[in-house]
Order: sequence, then C-alpha cells, then structure tokens
Amino acid sequence: MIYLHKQLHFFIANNFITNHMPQSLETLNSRFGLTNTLFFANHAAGLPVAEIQTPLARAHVALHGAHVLAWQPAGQQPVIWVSQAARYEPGQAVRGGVPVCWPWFGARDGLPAHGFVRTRLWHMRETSLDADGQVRLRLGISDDASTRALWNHAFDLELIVTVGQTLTMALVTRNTGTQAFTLTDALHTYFGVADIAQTTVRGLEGCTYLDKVQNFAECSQTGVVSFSAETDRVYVNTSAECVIDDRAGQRQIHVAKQGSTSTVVWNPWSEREKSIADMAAGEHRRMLCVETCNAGPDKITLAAQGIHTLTARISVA
Ligand SMILES: O=P(O)(O)OC[C@H]1O[C@@H](O)[C@H](O)[C@@H](O)[C@@H]1O
Repeated sequence: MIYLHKQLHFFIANNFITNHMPQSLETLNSRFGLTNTLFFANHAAGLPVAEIQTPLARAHVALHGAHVLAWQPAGQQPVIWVSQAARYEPGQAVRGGVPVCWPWFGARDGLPAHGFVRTRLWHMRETSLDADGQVRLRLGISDDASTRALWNHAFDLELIVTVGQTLTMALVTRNTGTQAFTLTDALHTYFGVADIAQTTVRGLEGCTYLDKVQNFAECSQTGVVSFSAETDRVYVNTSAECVIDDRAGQRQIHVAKQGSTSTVVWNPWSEREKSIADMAAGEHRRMLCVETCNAGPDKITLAAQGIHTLTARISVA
C-alpha cells in the first residue's frame, strides 16, 4: 500500500514537472537540440526560443505562447512579420508572428483578449528531423489552477510546427475532462507584405463576413479583398485556401487550412495603429493578418475526451 502510494506520488509529481515547471536552456538543448539544425537561445527577457536553420528554411519558435516568430523558406524573403516595437515579456502577447488564440478568439469581458495561452510559457515535448529535411517541433500546455480560474475546464493543447519549404502549424485540442466544452481558436498569422495598398487576398469571394469596423455588420465579399482603410473582418463558414497577392513584393503567399471554418483578415491602418503601443509608426503598410480560425458563430464543441485539430499550411510561390 505504502509502495503504491509512493509510486502514485512519484507519477503525479513527475507529470506535474513535465507539464508545468519551466524548462531551462540547458535541459532544452540537451533533450531537444538537433545538431547543426536546432538550438535554444534566450531572447529578450530570458524567454527561450528554438532557432532552426536547415537547407530548406530558417525559423524561430518561442516557448512563450508557442509563438512562431519567424519563417523564411530558402530563396525567399521572410514570410512572417513581427513589429519592431514588439515586447517579449512574460504575460504579454508578441505583436506579430503567429499568436495562438485559444480557447476563445477576440475580446471577452474581464478576461484576456484572444484567450490565455499566447501569454504563457509552453513546454517543448519533442523535436525531430524528418527524412525529407523538415524539422518538427511539438509544444504543449495543459490546465492548472491558474487556467481553471479563467476557464474551468481540463485540457491538453499541442502545437505541432513543421518547418520546411512549407510551414505547417497544427493546433491540437484535447478535452481531458469529463464534461463537453465549447471553444473558438485561431492561428493569428501576421504576414509581411511589401506594400499593403498593392496587396489583395483571393479565396473569400462571395463569402459572408462580420465587419468589426461596422459593429459586426453582416456583409458579403465581392471580388478579392483589397486594402485602403482599417479592415477587421471575420469571414464565416469558409474552409477555402486564401492567396495573398503581394504584388509589390512579387510573391504570392498561400494559406491552406483544415479544421477551420472561419478566416479573419485584419489590418489596423494608420489611425488604429496609433493606439497600438507595440506597433511602430507606419508599420501597417508592411503587414497583413490572414488568420486560420474557428471564430464568431463558428464554434467547436468537444465532448469529454474529444480531439480537434486546426491546421494552417503556408507556402510561397
Ligand atoms: O491586439 P490583439 O489583442 O493582439 O488583437 C489584434 C487584432 O486581432 C484580430 O484578430 C482582431 O480581429 C482585431 O479586432 C484585433 O484588434
């Protein structure tokens, strides 16, 4: 009996350490580093970042928020945009990269906007180099007393990032509790563009969207999306691939998705940009968010022990 009790105690303590204690740089490098391919370094404020360099691509992934901060396929300009005014601090969301919005997308009275996992430290669970030269990282986070105070559910969440000529991000939600829960989520990807005024987004023609700039008015998209003012739209009931036509940058960025029925398109433009402390003046000209989501009315309900995967696959042509 005492032996069993000790075993159980050991299991619980070990599991808690695996899932909840911060991982030191030394541990990260010895357990998850990949020779000449992936190592961990502390960026500002001591937040560990996986730095990946292969013949196929370069990428940075922070443990803070499981935040993809950079991805640049070989022979291309950087694809992912991060503000020069971004803050890298515990409890803060990074302006740019790919914030993971979960278990809710958008604002919630008295609660953090876009959920609580983008401002927390995740755990590295696995890294590997595939036979085809792609690097795969698996990061995870699960519920604890502080998450249950914000959202009273048991969960396990993983982000699986595959870095190669294509960037694939799969956000896997597991309901580890005994009750169903409902969530909205997003891979809130910030793309770099050479000139927003010459950029369009194809793939949403004919879709219904909720226009946040017009107090969520329901509108219908005519033709491609173009940009000449603040744009903040939740396109609903769409699983379509989007293509960002960055004409001035002479490239097209493809955003394909699975497990997602909404797409958010956001650019704050010049006036709203002024109210965003972690964006530098004029930066709206060089960025665009095309977000792979389940948002607004497109909610996911997961039964006890259920799993849902939201995937975004990004490539450049
Ligand atoms: O400033 P945050 O919380 O990162 O959000 C940025 C933007 O994120 C977008 O997804 C929302 O549609 C916008 O309304 C919001 O302003």
